[in-house]
Amino acid sequence: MATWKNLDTLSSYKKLSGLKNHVDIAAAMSGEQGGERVKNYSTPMAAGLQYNYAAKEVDETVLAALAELAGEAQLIDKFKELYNGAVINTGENRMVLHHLARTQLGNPVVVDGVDKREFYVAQQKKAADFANKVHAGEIVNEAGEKFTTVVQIGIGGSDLGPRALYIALENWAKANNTFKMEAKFISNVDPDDAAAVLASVDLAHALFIVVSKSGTTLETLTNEAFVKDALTKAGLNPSKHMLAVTSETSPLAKSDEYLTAIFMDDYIGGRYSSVSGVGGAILSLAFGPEVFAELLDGAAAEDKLATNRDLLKNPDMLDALIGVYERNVQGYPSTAVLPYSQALSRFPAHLQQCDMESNGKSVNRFGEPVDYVTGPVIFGEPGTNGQHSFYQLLHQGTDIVPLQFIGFKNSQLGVDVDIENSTSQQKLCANVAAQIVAFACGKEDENLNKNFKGKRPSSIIVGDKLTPASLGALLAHFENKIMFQGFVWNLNSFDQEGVQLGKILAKRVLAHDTDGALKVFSDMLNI
Ligand SMILES: O=P(O)(O)OC[C@H]1O[C@](O)(CO)[C@@H](O)[C@@H]1O
Repeated sequence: MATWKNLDTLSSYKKLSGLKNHVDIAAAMSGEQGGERVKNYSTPMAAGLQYNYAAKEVDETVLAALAELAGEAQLIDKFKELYNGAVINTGENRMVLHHLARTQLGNPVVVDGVDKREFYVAQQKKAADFANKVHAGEIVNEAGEKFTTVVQIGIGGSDLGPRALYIALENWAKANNTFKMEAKFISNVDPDDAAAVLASVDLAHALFIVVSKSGTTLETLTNEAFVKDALTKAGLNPSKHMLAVTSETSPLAKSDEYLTAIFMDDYIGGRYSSVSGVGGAILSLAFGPEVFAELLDGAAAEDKLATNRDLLKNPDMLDALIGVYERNVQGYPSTAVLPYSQALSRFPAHLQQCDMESNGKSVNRFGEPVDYVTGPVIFGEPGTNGQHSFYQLLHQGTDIVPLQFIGFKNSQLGVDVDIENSTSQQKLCANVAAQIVAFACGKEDENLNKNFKGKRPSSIIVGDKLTPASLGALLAHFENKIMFQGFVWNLNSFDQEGVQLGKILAKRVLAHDTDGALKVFSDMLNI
């Protein structure tokens, strides 16, 4: 059994702390040696991706210290315990099994006589069968016509991941003739969200997936009622247009007002659930079950790499540990995720939840305060758009923000033009290469307003093309990175008590049970 210790009690961490500002990346990335670094500081990921960390502030000494930390913190042993069914989510007394939704990494995990891998596969099959029947016109609307659009109603993990993945594959599916149905999403309790989406769909031919693991989330239940109201007013029977994805113990599971219900369970956290029915139902309906299966295979292959004890052959653990070095030794407060791919436009939003809801904690897994910083602020936008927005601060601001670039050699649609001797795809890629070197090396200028200090670390994940498999690998990479960082910080990365207080106070406001500031704000907002 692995032992769980606070980071600041580990001798390898003390050693690592002595390596603050050990590497000058401006020097290391300049000239011929910079080129050598780019060639050498790279490790393969699944689905043909590469994790390149040449522009990170590491060298053989820092990497050796990180490997020692990985060993002393028993990161691989903890990962093994996790996928073999240990109660890793101490706050909620639950196992953490999202890896089993894509592969069997260790021993079978059996709960109350049910093999969990078999359960997740059976639910994926249920979603696949439902999707195939919709596509074949075997499940149709009351007029006997095919459904043409699918709308997901959910929030947080029941929205962000599936939405990011749908957007990521929409063009790929169109280019590869696997696009079946347009998907839309309703998440916010702001009535303008549901109203705008409903106004944009042909209700008679729309299917709605209500996704809520708990079946109690205010926003989702409100939006479900909003949609039912619209269907009824249009003379349609809501139960002929809706299905649910939920846990077997949730109130939604007891309802017979759905075409079908696809189940998940308490061992897959909302922000890790896009590989379960939460993502499986909508992605199978939109693109076909085979595309979702390819995504799961990409994730499974990345998970396999994450079991490697050799730090330099484990891109997920390496990325995690470099992040710990940046956060705890270098003292950087945030991290930007910058995909040079329009298809990944919502991927940073998904990672915001995944990372910050997991590791935004001040107490360890035993509920005791920790004396070191934990999860960074995560934000991001696709390049090159971000370059014309917040990169000013990234290049010349007073904080150093570590960067995680993602780039692909080829576009998804393959439709391009050659203008001034380069294609748009080449211009996109030229920009990401330029940014890495500009951030690392900077440029001196006597005019300080035009001076670039450089020394701003970045990594890049490079792929051939964004496909279902490479998207699955990317998703798993970041999930595993977050998991390893939570292990290093001795956190429980799998609960989210920090979201509760606001929910309780909002209920009080709606019940008019307020005083003091809450009452004045309630009056100000006309509640
Ligand atoms: O799927 P549910 O149970 O509706 O929860 C939605 C989201 O709400 C949260 O619990 C936070 O409020 C997230 O962790 C979760 O992804």
